[in-house]
Amino acid sequence: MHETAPPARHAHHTPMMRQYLAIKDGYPNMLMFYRMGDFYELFFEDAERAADILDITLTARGESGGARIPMAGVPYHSAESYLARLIARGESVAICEQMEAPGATKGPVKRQVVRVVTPGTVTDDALMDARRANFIVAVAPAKRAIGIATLELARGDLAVTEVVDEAALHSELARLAPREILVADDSSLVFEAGDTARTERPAWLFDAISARRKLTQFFGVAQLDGFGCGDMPRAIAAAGALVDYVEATQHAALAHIASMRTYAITDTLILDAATRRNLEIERSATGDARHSLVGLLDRCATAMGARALRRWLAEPTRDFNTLRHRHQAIETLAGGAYESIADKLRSMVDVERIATRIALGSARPRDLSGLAAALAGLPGIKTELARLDAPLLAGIDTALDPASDLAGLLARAIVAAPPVVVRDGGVIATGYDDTLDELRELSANANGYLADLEKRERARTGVETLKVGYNRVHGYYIEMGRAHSEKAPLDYQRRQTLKAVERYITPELKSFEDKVLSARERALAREKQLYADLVAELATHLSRLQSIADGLARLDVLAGLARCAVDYGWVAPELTETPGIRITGGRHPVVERFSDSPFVANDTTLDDDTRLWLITGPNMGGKSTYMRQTALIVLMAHIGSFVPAQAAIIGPLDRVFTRIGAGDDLSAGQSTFMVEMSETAQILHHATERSLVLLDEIGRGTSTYDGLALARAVAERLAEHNRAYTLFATHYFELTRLAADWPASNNAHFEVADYASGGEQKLVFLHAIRPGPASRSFGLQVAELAGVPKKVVRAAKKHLAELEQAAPETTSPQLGLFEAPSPAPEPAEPEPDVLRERLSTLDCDALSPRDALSMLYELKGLLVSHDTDP
Ligand SMILES: Nc1ncnc2c1ncn2[C@@H]1O[C@H](COP(=O)(O)OP(=O)(O)OP(=O)(O)O)[C@@H](O)[C@H]1O
Repeated sequence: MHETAPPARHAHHTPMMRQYLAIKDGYPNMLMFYRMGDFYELFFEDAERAADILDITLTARGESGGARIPMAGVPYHSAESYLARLIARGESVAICEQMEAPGATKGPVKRQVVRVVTPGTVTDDALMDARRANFIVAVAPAKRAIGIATLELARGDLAVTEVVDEAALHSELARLAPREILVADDSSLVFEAGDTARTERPAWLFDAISARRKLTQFFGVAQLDGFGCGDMPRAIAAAGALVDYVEATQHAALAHIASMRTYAITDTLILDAATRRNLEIERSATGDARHSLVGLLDRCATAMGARALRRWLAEPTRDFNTLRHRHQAIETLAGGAYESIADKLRSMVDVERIATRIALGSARPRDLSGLAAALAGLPGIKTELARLDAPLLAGIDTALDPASDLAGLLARAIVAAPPVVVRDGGVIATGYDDTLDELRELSANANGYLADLEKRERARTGVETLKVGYNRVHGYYIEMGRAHSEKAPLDYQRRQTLKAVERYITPELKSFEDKVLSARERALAREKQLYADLVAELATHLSRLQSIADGLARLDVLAGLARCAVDYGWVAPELTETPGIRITGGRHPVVERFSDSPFVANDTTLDDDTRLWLITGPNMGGKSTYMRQTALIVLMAHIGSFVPAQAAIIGPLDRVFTRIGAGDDLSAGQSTFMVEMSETAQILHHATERSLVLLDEIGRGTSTYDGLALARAVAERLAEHNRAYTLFATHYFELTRLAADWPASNNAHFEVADYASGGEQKLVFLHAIRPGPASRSFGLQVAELAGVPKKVVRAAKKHLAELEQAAPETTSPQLGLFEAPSPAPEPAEPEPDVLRERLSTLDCDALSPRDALSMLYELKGLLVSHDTDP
């Protein structure tokens, strides 16, 4: 909380502005919502930034300190939606409230920051995506190691690790996809731009010694060895800075963070940022989430399950035992139980986030009634589980503590359909607290009593116009016209004299007032107290609630995966210590699901005998799909899911690397080749003989000879040095000849059929992988399919024939095209407008980079023939 004493440098401002600036000084790097009546106002740069992001009007508020003050405001009642938009854009907001009624004191109303909302520390349902976890990460780099601490505040899960270099850091950050990253204010670390907020904190907070002190104090322990990170100073430094920051923003106890996990990145199958993107795990290349792996796998009935699924995908484990248990549980659930379990789960509230709000003291009445309903539903789920035979399901059954004591407590304490907030009462059920019931009774009966009193007093005084009334300042009174004042009995004491009436109080009315009149307020105060006590009582059972939430989430993921397995015909992968990947009839889960035509299943064998496949075939043949499906099957097996294949036998793997796709984006311009090469460098540095590497058309971003030379050298290095399991798709036919040089490499190609129909050549992509290299490239046919005008295709065919004639020995139709010395041009038929026509009909957007390159050569060829026209 911040003092409002203004520093001297604000002296020339108005008193209110001085107060604003003094408070704002404590929150220099974030926006401040400054409460003024029904609005939160923002001033100066804050106003400009918010106006820009929120598209609200930027006005000015008078002058202060000699200059106009930019101002923008959002209505108090709809502040949450504005907050949500700011948070989504990576902004943090300090919310400064009025702490007293206006006019209560001289000068500006007392104000205080009561809440700080930052992208990584929100716990409010309204500000979070229910199905996605919100992570905040702190990074503490040093020479030998980089410490990483991660917190999912809404779950209370704090984890730490150390990685060796920046590449590993970025890969870990890609996995976590945090909303906010904390670094020291002197840090030179640069993170990928995006919607992740970067928050800088004083460097001393990242000092390992003070961080250790902070953590031992926070957890109430003497040393950190019990958490497994006693000898990891950088991890400790990161965790200390993180805990400090979260305490500072939450203004609440963080009881739900009861422990800290230490993990090693070697426990998981690592997928770096590019690989996660290329495999379209969270969203497709076009940015849509439905056509992604998560979009397909998320059949969860609850948001808890949806988040757990994303966690599993973010942390694919290499522990085969854990995975086998999951496979077994899915097998069991797929027998049919997943349906009824999902039905039961569907009505469950987000116990995980409610547990956190209980810990933070911010649980709302409907959180508690929802929790009561969820707890009441647990026995039904446990009955289902008891019928199923799988160790993991039995473990979940144990985790689902029926908590009948808490269920009973909540059922007794909270009404079935409570209001949104406790402020106006009506939350605590009748029968829970005698005092509350009495007070409520009194206030409910007050009206009856007053009507009765009025009747009695009218009779006693004979004044028919006598009234019993109430006002806030003077309380209850008996009111009579002044003309009747002499009829007031002796026990009437004058309370207030107005123009036409006198108001009295009697001893009876006074005692009624004392006992009863404030009953409503007392009932309300009592209710608020009971509610706070109830939340505090629940907070003492936090770990039980967390365990229930965890059990429900895991069960939900497994039931969802079982549903996928049934609906899409997936099988349990076999995990084995024998190295290799052997997939029979593998399919791409997302392409299969969303494609209109039947998916052609293909096998993949990568083992000691064949570590590298050189894959050729026409554009559109299915190379990328095939490579991605292999990686997706591997990934799915490592989260414990069934996989889209007839059978899949998977040995130990450490990482999946991909170099696919980014080069397809010509708009990325010059940097495309750099990106391609730096991703390739990463792979060459880190791939091991337990890694799966997918490389698509390495080298195509540069000149043909450079590209071919690089592609060959990369393939050689992977085969001989890294010895990684590699799928290498290429258009360089020259490379396929090299398979003979490396014993563990082999050729495969995608089949395509072409046939004549009605005088025209037709192409059919069979999408089936076959042994051996492709015999032809079909580039021209694909160009024709893509709508390149027939005239141009005809011209291209002519040039191709000429080139092939000039270099008959080449095995590569395409390379031959590029490499052959320009043949002496035959005098061509006069086609003066062919270039113009070609260019005007060219649909640039429909061309792949390779087609575009071919086209350039063709156009150049046309130019040559045009220039030599007689
Ligand atoms: N096994 C398959 N069964 C059915 N359809 C498939 C299969 N593989 C790919 N396809 C379809 O073919 C299209 C092209 O596949 P893909 O992008 O994998 O080809 P490619 O050989 O990598 O092409 P390019 O070299 O132009 O990148 C896909 O969008 C998909 O719709």
